Amino acid sequence: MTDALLQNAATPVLAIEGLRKSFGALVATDNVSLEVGPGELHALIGPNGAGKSTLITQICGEIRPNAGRILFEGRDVTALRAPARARLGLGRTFQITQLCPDFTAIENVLLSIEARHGGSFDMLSNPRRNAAHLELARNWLDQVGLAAQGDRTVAQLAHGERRQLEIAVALARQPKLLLLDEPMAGMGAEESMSLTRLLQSLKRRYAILLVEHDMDAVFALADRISVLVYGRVVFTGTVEEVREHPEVRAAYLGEDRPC
Ligand SMILES: Nc1ncnc2c1ncn2[C@@H]1O[C@H](COP(=O)(O)OP(=O)(O)OP(=O)(O)O)[C@@H](O)[C@H]1O
Repeated sequence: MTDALLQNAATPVLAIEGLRKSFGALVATDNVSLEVGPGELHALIGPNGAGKSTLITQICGEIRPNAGRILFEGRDVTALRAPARARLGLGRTFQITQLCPDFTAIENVLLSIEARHGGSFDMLSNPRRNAAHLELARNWLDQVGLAAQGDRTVAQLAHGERRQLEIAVALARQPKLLLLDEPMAGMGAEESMSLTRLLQSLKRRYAILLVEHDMDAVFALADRISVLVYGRVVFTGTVEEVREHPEVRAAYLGEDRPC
């Protein structure tokens, strides 16, 4: 292997170094460092208010850290705004859905494809391009298991289907890193299992940073888990290591909780 290839193989998709964000006296993320390697699913867990969303919003560029660096494929993106980071391949889904409720599922995916190509959402302007984009949009819906729901509006979709659609919308921008902020929130057991299967199918094809409270999903999916408590990463390790770690059990899982 050449030096360049070796270096590429070792470069994490995402590397956060010493990230700090405070809101007045409250330090929401405190000297946080973590990495997501190519094809890795890295889960971030922690109690309510630990700073998980604050970390995600710093990574995607919606808020600026007070200190620290964010490297994306080895490039320092700390000073870039959110749209520039999205163009580089940082894709995110939100805790609260950001879909256009009156648009159909396929129109939401088309919007995302058009945005990636820097175009406007004008179905009449270029029929050939639009036919190609329609085909792409169908493909993304198919990938997330929504092939049959393309013509339904977001408002007509079940909660779990909206989450699947959010992932299709993120994938349509062809991200290199997926930031998933509590995708299982508000789901029943059946929907969570179905989304877990979907994320399992995306694993390895994308680097994924998953913020999630559903520990069954986290334990089923994660290659590595970082545990955030009061803004600090108290431990990073494999599923087995996290299950066994006494401080993690005490701080997050609870000593009594069977893992
Ligand atoms: N814009 C803000 N202004 C002031 N305080 C904030 C702001 N955003 C977050 N915080 C505070 O920062 C801390 C971390 O919040 P954050 O939402 O990042 O935690 P979280 O781990 O994502 O929690 P949850 O699991 O409940 O979503 C909390 O104490 C929160 O109240």
